[in-house]
Amino acid sequence: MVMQAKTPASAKKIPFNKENRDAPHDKKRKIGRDIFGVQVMSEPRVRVRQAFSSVNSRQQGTGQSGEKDPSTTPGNNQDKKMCDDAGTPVIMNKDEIEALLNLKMKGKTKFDFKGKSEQMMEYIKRLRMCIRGLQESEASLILEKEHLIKQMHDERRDHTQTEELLRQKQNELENSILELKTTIGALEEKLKSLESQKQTLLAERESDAITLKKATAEIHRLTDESNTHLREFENANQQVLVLQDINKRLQEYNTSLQTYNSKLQNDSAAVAESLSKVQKEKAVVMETLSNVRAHSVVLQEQLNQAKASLQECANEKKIIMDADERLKAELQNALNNIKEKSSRIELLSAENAMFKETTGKSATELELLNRKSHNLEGKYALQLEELKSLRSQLELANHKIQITENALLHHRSDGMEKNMTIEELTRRLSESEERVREGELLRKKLHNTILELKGNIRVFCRVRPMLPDDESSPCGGDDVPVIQYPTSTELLGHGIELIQAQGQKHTFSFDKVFGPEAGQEDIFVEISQLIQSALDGYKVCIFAYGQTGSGKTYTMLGNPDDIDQRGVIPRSLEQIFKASQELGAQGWSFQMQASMLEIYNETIRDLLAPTSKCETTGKQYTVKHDPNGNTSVSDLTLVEVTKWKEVSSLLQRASQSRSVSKTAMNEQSSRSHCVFTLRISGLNESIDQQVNGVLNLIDLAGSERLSRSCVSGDRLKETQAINKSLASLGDVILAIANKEQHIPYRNSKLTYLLQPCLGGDSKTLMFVNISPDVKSTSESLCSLRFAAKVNACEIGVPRRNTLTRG
Ligand SMILES: Nc1ncnc2c1ncn2[C@@H]1O[C@H](COP(=O)(O)OP(=O)(O)OP(=O)(O)O)[C@@H](O)[C@H]1O
Repeated sequence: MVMQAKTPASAKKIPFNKENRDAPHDKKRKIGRDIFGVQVMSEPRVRVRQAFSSVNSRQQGTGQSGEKDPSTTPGNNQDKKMCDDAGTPVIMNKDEIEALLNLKMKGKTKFDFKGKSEQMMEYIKRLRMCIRGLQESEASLILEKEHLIKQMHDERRDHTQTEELLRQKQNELENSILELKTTIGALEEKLKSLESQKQTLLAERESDAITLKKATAEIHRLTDESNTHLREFENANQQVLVLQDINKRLQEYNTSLQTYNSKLQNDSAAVAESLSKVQKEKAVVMETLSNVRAHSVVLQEQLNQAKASLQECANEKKIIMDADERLKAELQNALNNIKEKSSRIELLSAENAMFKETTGKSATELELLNRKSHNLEGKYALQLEELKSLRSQLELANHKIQITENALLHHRSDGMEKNMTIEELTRRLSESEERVREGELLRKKLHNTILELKGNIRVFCRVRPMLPDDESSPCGGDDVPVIQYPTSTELLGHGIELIQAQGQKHTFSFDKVFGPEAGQEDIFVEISQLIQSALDGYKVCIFAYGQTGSGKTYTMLGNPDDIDQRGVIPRSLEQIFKASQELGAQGWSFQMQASMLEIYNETIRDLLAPTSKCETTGKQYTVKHDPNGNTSVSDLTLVEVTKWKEVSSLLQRASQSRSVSKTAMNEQSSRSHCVFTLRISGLNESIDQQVNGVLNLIDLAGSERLSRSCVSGDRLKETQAINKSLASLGDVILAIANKEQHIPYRNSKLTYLLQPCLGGDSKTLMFVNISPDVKSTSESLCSLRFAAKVNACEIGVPRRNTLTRG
């Protein structure tokens, strides 16, 4: 450590000399002092100085006089002080420390050991103080250094944060400046356009002012001109007056000339008379002729003079006449001129008036333009105000944006957390939904199994939509529908209520009830499992029962060509073909045979026979049941099918052969029971297993009251046959439901054919089709009652027909 003993003044300044440059510690200490205050740094320095100065002064005192200087003795007050008189810290330099270290102890005498040892003790004390001071100084310096490092770190951190903040602020400011610039640019553009508008208006105003000026000048000119013309007119008038006066005088002169002329002519006559008198007297007075001749010559001369004078007068008269003429012409001209000028004046006056009007208009326009310009100026000032307020709003908005952005940042982090929660919840929800779906499937399967175990015939009820000819409510209104669907939990989707005209309500419950809104797909979803089991080797029978026109054919067949309206038969076959192909991957190969028959008037007809009418072929088809519960119909056409297209053409062929006719209740009424059968035999050689399933899809003929069907003849016979077979079906169902010993299957072809389905080991499903038509209420009630009985029938547990070969 370098220490310098300086005067208080120089110690305070610490000049930047070489020594100082070489003393980084001192520099650091100075910084430390600036940061922590003088108290921290000054104390150890003072102590060092104290140690040094005390020893130094002792040395000086001893060295110089050899006597103890009272002012430098250890016990002296000044010596005890921690700083010098000025209180300024003294910095000890290397030389001073050297001097302190090189200090020699001198006694009063050579043998003044006591004195020397006292000095030594004092010296040691001072050295110790010096060392302690140095140690303390070092410790404080270390502390200071640590503080500084810590502070430097803090400062750096603060600096980085401040820098970051500044950068953000700068970015935000740049953005807001950009936005402001854009806004200002837009506003300046607006301002420019306003200014250009203003300029245009000002230019227009100027040009209008110029036009006005020109118009005013023109008015002035015209006014001057008109004044001149007026003056000219007045002059002309005066001239006319003068000319009239001249004319008058000339006329007077002319009259006097004429008087003179007549007087001269009178005189000439008198002269001629006197001449004759003279000539007469000539003779008399011949002698006096020479005298008279001379007198005569004089007279002749007088006459000549008179004649000349007369001629002159005549010439003068002519001149005057000419002048008169000329004056007259001039007068006329003047008059014309005056007329012309008056008309011109009138014209000018009119023009003037017009100009006045025009200029008046221009002035109005100018006034308007002025007002417009004032308005625009006002608007401009307003817009400037608006701009100002917009700017302040912008600032406010920026401030708000700032706040919002801060809030947004918070919200974003919040939002991210919430998103994560939402994602988690969505995932859980989809899992739950999946579980619900699986549960629903399982529930369906279990339900089917329970039903299978119970061995009941399952019944689905389907109510078709209203058709144009249907009536919706008993009283013809639409407030109380005939069919209602209970919404209680146990009956929802299973119950149906039929309201009779008297208001009597009949409630039924089935395995499923489909309302008019249910489409073909909704129906099929519910039976697809059942169809599937035909491939597993079960006998499956689905038949549709209901009054005519209630939708049996629509349910069973629908419109095979329309993807949405395809019924149970097309959909089932498609599913079977598809599933059989899929099972092919597991080693299964299937053979399928389709057959279609109808029972018409208690006669079986092969709908796929090359010639469909049995009457023409004369074939008698008989139904046979083997001990295994398999049914066959003799001579029935069996067609191998492998795909839906083949079945589709078979269905078309069959539909052409089917007994269909128009009744009062249905345009296309099926007059027979139609049975489509698909025999399925599957073989899996890899597991040596064989399955034989049967799928019977039956569209029964519609039950109908003879009174309502309004048929006769053959149609009546058909209806009776249909009703008889359906009654037999009812009897069979009743017997099964009552668990009677004898079941009358043989009472009709239909019941006999359906025997394995009704009383055997097949999976049987009946659709009871209902019409919502109020006119069909009683038929619907019958159908529903019948269906309820069917639902109660226990037909035994379905059995899978499988064989394990070998
Ligand atoms: N669910 C339904 N949706 C739309 N229309 C239907 C529905 N059910 C039946 N229909 C229509 O009602 C009319 C009668 O239906 P359908 O021919 O199927 O009755 P049916 O019970 O077979 O009559 P029948 O016993 O006389 O043959 C048809 O025009 C059919 O298109």
